[in-house]
This record gives sequence, C-alpha cells and structure tokens, in this order.
Amino acid sequence: MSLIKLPLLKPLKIALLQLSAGANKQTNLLNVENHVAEALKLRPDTDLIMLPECFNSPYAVDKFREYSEVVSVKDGETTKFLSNLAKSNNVFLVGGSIPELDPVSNQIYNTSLTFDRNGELIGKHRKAHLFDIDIKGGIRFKESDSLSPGNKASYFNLNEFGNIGLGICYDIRFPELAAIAQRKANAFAMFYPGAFNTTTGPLHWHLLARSRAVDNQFFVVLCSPARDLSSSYHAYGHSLVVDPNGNIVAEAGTDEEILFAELDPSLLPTVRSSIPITFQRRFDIYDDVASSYTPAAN
Ligand SMILES: O=C(O)CCC(=O)C(=O)O
Repeated sequence: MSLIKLPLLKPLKIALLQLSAGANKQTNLLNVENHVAEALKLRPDTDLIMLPECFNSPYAVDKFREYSEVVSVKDGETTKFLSNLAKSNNVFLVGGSIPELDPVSNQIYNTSLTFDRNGELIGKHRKAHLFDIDIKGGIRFKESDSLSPGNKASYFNLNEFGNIGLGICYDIRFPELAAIAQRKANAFAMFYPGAFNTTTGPLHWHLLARSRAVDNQFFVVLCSPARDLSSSYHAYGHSLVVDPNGNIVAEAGTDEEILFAELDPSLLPTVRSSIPITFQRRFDIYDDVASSYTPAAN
C-alpha cells in the first residue's frame, strides 16, 4: 500500500476560546477581544484562533433575527470586528458563528466566517443542517423556526498550512461534510464551532468528534461556548481537539477557558499507512448514496 503524497505542510498552532455570550453584543465582542489578547500573551506564536458557535448573541431561536447582521467587511458590525481582530493580531481567525441577515432574501442563517492574517474574509459557511430536535424529558429546540439552512459544504485554504473543512455544530452529525472536505480539498482538519447541550453533549459530543476524525483520518476541532446556567440554553462546553487516530489531545472544562493545541499534519500519512481506509474506499459500490430515498420523518 503506497503512502498518499501530501505536500509538506507546517504544523498549525491553535487557540480555542471557550466563551459565554450574554444579551449585550458589545460586551460579547469585548470579551472576545480580551481573550484573543490573553491567548496571544500566553502563546505569542499562535497561528489560528477559533471562537464558539453564536459568540455574539444568545443561542435562542427567538433572538436570532434581533441579533442578525449582514456579512460585510464594510457594513457588518461583527464582520468588521473580526476582520480587524485577525489583521491587528496577525492571526487566522475562525469566527465561530453569528446570526446572519441576508439583505436580499431577508432570511437568517447561522453563519461562520473565517479570516486570514490580513483580515481578508477567506471562508463563509452557513449551517447546512438545522438543529431541530425534540428529546422527551431532555431538550426541544427548533432552529428552523427562525433560521434557513445553507446549501453547501465548505472548505478553505490556510496558505502554508493547507486546507480545512468547516461545519457548524449539528452539521457534525452528517459525516458527508467532513468526507467532502477530505476527499475534495485534501483537508487536514475539520473545524466545528458547536454548542451542544447538557442532554446531547454527554451522549454524543466526544463520540461524533472522534468518529469524524477516524472516518477521515484527520484532525477534528470543536469550539463550544462556556456553560452558563443563567441562560436559557445550557451549552455543554468541553471544547475538544481530536487527532487523526481518534485520540483526544486537548479538552476544556465547562467554564470560560482558552484551549491550546498543535495540529501536525505529518501525522496524517503515518495514520493512513497504518490503517489504510483512506485508500481502500469502494466508491464503485457506494456511488448512489446521495440519490437514495429519504425516509419520512414520521
Ligand atoms: O446535535 C446536537 O446534539 C446539538 C446540536 C446543536 O446544539 C446545534 O446545532 O447548535
């Protein structure tokens, strides 16, 4: 079995900011700015900083429209803020997610924006799978009451570090997005800003992160909000970094925290030659998956 020829990429040093977000947007943005400064004080050689899902607003279906903004480096408050933050600190920034207002359709999306070191917007992902669940005695949440779904799988280029894929939270339950990033973009990692909760977090958070890592033999990075028991939604916390072998290499607790890790892409060829599933895929026998029937929900 031959080794896949991956270009020699640089290890990526990352910092995940596990933060809580309250009702005041300016306070939330200031909290981000302060934690970016703190992360870079602790580790000045950090290449990339990642924020959680919904870092500038409460995570609540009835609040998304009120907090939504257009995505525009010129006119969007949070887009401008993130762009300046990336540029002034000379870091890549995976900007968690924000409620986005599409000024043409008037629809709201749960959208993640990624910036390069010059503050250029290099990636935008609209959450493709909306979190509509109803667990008796657990949690009921219906994003589709106010949000619309995005309609594409996303992957971006981080210059000398290579390509990453990106999904948002519930997107992690659909292995196709990660597989597309690996197959189409040769991504070395999948990033998911994600706000699991105290019901589904203990059930599936680690399992899903490790599954996507093992499926694709790449890194999986999850950045959660901190848990805030005074808010209506109790985020799980436990921001996580999983290596291409499915090992958890860094994990946060439940409070606000900065989690550091290094993603070394030289691990990928080693893992892929040891257990060669990446080369053994049988697309000749599963090429009709996308067109197969969808069972009715009820
Ligand atoms: O999939 C889950 O259990 C949680 C998903 C979620 O909280 C979200 O998509 O925001």
